[in-house]
Amino acid sequence: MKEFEHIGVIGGGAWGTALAQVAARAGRDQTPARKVTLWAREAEVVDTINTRHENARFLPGIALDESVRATSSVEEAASADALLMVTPAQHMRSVCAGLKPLLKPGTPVLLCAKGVEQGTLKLLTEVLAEALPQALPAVLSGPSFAAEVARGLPTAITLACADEEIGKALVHAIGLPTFRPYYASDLIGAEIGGAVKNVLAIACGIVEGKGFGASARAALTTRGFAEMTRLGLSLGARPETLAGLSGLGDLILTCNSPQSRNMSLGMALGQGKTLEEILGSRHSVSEGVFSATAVVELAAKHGIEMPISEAVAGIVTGRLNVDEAILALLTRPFKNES
Ligand SMILES: NC(=O)c1ccc[n+]([C@@H]2O[C@H](COP(=O)([O-])OP(=O)(O)OC[C@H]3O[C@@H](n4cnc5c(N)ncnc54)[C@H](O)[C@@H]3O)[C@@H](O)[C@H]2O)c1
Ligand SMILES: O=P(O)(O)OC[C@H](O)CO
Repeated sequence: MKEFEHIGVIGGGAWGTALAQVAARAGRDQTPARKVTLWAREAEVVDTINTRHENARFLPGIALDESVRATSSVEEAASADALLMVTPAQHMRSVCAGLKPLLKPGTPVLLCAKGVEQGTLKLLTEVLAEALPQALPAVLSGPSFAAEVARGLPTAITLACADEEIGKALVHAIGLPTFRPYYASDLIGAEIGGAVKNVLAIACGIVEGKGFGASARAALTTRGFAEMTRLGLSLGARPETLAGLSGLGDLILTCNSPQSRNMSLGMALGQGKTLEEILGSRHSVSEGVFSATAVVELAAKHGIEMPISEAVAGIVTGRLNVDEAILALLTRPFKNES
């Protein structure tokens, strides 16, 4: 099986840092020792990782393995024999464009961000194919909070790649007893789950912030899963991927824990804060805010109804206030469950 001697991670936020930690630990017993290079935009992030073995800005308080080395040189990270792309979805195209002259043809590129590109309504595999055509695409997605993964708490996730041999080699390259990637060949299914669950988690947070109770949250999660499934199937995803870790699994996690940035943002909206206040008080990304409209427009293009996602898109664009959006959902006509 192919071994990866040098893994590059593009994006030094919480998730890129946690994945660099996983890649370093998983390659510890490899000979020669695996190199892991984490590219971060912020000089301060590169500095604290290399000097204090901590990402003080995006993952504070978590000790990183000394073998995780950060760099400001994208050339250095791009010379790896596999890349993990962990920049926010709306910046994926521009970051890929910067890598285009640097990446060796056929290099596996594992997309680890979750979202749909605004304007083009493209999934990140489509963005990658256009912006970095020499990459061999794969998707890593599932229920996984960066802080828990970086601490070594047990996690399972979907790793999708159309090339089964490379996909399984990637599973072995980053897999650990406490980080278990499950191989799948369905890239679209794996990426749709993560993109849609972020939007739905904002809705679940609003329900929580409003104090609507556990029954309302369960109803919203289940009807949200129906939306995710309708959109996924219309785009060619497989039902078992949508019902797996990257779909239902991630939806369950993100709709049930205020550790989720998307859910906590929804909670604050439900408690009466404005979106501007909430976004102004954090420097981490809440992808659902940026993908909501794109998800809804993509669904409309395919004739798919997604009322919960539409309500979230209405709120984050300022078209609806929270109470109007809730009323619109609660007064929809009664209908068959499926
Ligand atoms: N944090 C998690 O637990 C987690 C888990 C799974 C997936 N993800 C996904 O990973 C992706 C990255 O999230 P994160 O949590 O690592 O981010 P973060 O919120 O911790 O950090 C923000 C990141 O955005 C980058 N950034 C800001 N402006 C940029 C620009 N103009 N160009 C390029 N990069 C820019 C920053 O450098 C930083 O890396 C998201 O799509 C997220 O949904 C996150
Ligand atoms: O904090 P969130 O809402 O971005 O969620 C993080 C991960 O996507 C959970 O799987």
